Amino acid sequence: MSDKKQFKSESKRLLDLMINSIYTHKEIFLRELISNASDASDKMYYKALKDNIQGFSREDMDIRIDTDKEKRTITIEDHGIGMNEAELDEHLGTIANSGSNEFKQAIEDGKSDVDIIGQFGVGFYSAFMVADKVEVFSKKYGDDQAYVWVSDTSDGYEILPSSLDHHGTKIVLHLKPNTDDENYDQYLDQYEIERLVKKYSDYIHYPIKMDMTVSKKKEDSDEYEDVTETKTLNSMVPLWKRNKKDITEEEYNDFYKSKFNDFENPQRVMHNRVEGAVTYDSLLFIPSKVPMNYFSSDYERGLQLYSRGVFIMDKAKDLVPEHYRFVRGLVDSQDLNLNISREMLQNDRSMKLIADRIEKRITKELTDMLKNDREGYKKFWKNFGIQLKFGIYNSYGMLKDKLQDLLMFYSAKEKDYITLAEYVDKMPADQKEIYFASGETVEKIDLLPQVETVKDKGYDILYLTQDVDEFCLQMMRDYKEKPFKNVSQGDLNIESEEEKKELEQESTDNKSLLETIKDALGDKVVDVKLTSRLKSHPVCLSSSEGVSFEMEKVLNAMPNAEAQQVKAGRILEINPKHELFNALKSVYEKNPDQVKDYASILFDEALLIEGFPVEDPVEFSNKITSLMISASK
Ligand SMILES: Nc1ncnc2c1ncn2[C@@H]1O[C@H](COP(=O)(O)OP(=O)(O)OP(=O)(O)O)[C@@H](O)[C@H]1O
Repeated sequence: MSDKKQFKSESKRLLDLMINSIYTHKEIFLRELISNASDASDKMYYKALKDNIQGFSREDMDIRIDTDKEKRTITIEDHGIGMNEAELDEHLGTIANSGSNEFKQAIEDGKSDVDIIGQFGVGFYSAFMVADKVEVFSKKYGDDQAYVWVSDTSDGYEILPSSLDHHGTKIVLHLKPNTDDENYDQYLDQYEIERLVKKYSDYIHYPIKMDMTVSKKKEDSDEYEDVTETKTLNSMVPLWKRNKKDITEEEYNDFYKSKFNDFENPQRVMHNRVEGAVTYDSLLFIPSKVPMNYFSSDYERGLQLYSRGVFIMDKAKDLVPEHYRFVRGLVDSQDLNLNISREMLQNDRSMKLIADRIEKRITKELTDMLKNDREGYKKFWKNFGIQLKFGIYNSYGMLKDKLQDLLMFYSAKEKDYITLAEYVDKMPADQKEIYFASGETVEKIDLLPQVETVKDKGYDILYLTQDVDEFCLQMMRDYKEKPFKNVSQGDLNIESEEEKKELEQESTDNKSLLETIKDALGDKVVDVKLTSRLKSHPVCLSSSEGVSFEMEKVLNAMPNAEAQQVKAGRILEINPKHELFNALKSVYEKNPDQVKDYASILFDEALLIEGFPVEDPVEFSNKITSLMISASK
């Protein structure tokens, strides 16, 4: 007898969770086990086709379910690829499914089982929600020896030599005793099993068979008798091969949730049959929330690929472009060769055609949503909009034409998200540029001194709050020939000729004051000047052309940025219409040296407003303190 082996620690925790589960949808265990049986059958069928092994048909590769009321067991048996001793150990002793860090993290964080089961799907281990002992008999295709994996607690499992008269796997679940809250016996009822198969596994393309006892009228008599018939419980038509008209929303939702381990219904479903230069069925989904691991390296983009209903591969990444990486789904095409490898996919002509159509299909869906379901689109945008912006940035603007009309930004005027087309449509005749301002949050941007004058002119401003935003706009340069303009950068050119002249005059009159301030600040600034950018605020910082303040912050926060810090050129701008300017002038007249302290305080103030730290907070507060003291004298 072999020694008892221990589960890996995360697996043990997951198992404990399953064993003590209060999850209300325990019935999903059957779906999970059937799905594994179907995957194993796919692998076998694919191998047979690829290696030209005769004698395999899907009809013969049935998945059988048996229940035994006396022993209180449910058996699920497949004719799939099977597992050898090492595979039983490896696959069932560790969390194979969704072995992502988030998954482990969720367990570590003590998330409730509802969260974990719902969000990740728990695969094989879900058997332990209904069973207190599980036996997995398996014989790998091509091997002579079968093995059984047995576990009855989360303590560990054993693997022993055993026998099975065919390749594949037979799983025997020994149901838990019934409790006041849970009647496990329900799963021994043939009609309940039939219902569950129809509900969750109808599209599985292998026959799921069960012996059912039915009452039949005896021949030549009015009496009835119980007879046992083997019944195929599922229709076997993959959902994506069925006519759209006959599929209910619930069916799509259930399919999506079980296939892609999601907890929520998809936001959008795209189901299409395409015929012509290339023929395929596609079933695509836009999730209604961001997957837990979406921003981690575990997340792989791609669609499942089938050829005539035969599963070829998961996550075929060439089928969806990176900017639509959030789309999940599958493609089934008769034009693809079963032997196609990942490397070949890239250059396959049919694949390219399919990928091209799929991209167009997704663009169409998003465009429709934007037009006809604004709230829905806003929700989508919150979840995945960043991807589209990255698409433009990463392609150096090459995707601009494709994606620009799907972009949304927060509008200062509308106090809501708007498209660029909507912005441009509402631009007053004299407005030449599309204004934007960047910051951490909409609220913080709204407080920036630089936005006041632009808003006062009646111009709208787009508030950019995501790191990628400015980089995306920089790549785009303009929209419909209207250039993007950062309100904190360069000259705004929104003043009238008269105002311009006035400003020039003021600047000339106060040349030496401005120079003194500039000298006092040294290399902290590239310039000090009077501005018409400000209204009620005394000072602000603007950046010279090139890198903006937000870009500086983003670039310097990147990994390994320390070695090469980026710095936007700082220009201290002073509002000549503000009381403070008069104060500066009179201090300068009385004591030019004191202006240096004023300069340093003003510069630090401007830094704080921009969201930068002041270089020497102690000096800053000392200077304010002495100023307050001298003001009281
Ligand atoms: N009936 C089976 N035949 C052959 N191998 C199986 C069978 N059931 C499970 N396995 C193996 O055990 C592994 C773990 O199964 P589990 O259901 O926990 O996760 P998964 O199926 O890989 O992931 P997911 O549930 O996310 O699809 C599978 O990947 C597969 O290799």
